Amino acid sequence: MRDEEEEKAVLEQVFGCDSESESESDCEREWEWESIEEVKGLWLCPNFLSTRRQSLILSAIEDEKWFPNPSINQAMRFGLQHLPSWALPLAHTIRRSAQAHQPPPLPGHILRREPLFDQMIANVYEAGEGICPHVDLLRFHDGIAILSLESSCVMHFTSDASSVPVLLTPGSLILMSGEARYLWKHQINRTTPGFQIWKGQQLTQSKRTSITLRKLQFQ
Ligand SMILES: O=C(O)CCC(=O)C(=O)O
Ligand SMILES: [Fe+2]
Repeated sequence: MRDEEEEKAVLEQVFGCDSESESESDCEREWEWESIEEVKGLWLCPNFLSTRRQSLILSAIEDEKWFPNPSINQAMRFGLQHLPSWALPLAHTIRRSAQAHQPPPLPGHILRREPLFDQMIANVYEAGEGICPHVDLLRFHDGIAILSLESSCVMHFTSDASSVPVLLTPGSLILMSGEARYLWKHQINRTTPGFQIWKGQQLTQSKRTSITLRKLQFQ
């Protein structure tokens, strides 16, 4: 089978996406990639996953009981063989979507690497919870993807005196490489007033789940 056919077969198997209605199809989706101009190397795709595929991932996480009680809010998987079944089709979709866009939202050498990702973190945030400003550890390669599920939030990218807000809606994906990955910090502040405002409107906070995909340096 050609790569593309093989990928479609995998997607159909995992997500049953052959019989989707046209507008919601994940197999042939019109992805809208936006470059965040102020932060070089940062791209946002607000309509990356259909609501159906978002639900499938959330149900799979629930079925596998990754978060059995409120004190557990993070699940990590290292190595291709330990990733959940939906992570590979998700990574394939990221690659295909990025390759289909000009200019590509990740540099060519990253988009061509195998595997694209072999490490995953799922984070669950209740209302008011976020993540402190940080640069992801250097043990991970360049080229990081974050998928947002459930509640929307504003993520801020900060560097010296600059702070750039990015709205992460459910089903959106961001890709970070180069300066965005190494020079800018990213954070989600859902406690300090003023941080969760988008276009003058205060965002309603509820539970949010995110999936971060990265590639280990030494594997
Ligand atoms: O939850 C998010 O959107 C961000 C997660 C993150 O920055 C990380 O896992 O390093
Ligand atoms: Fe991070």
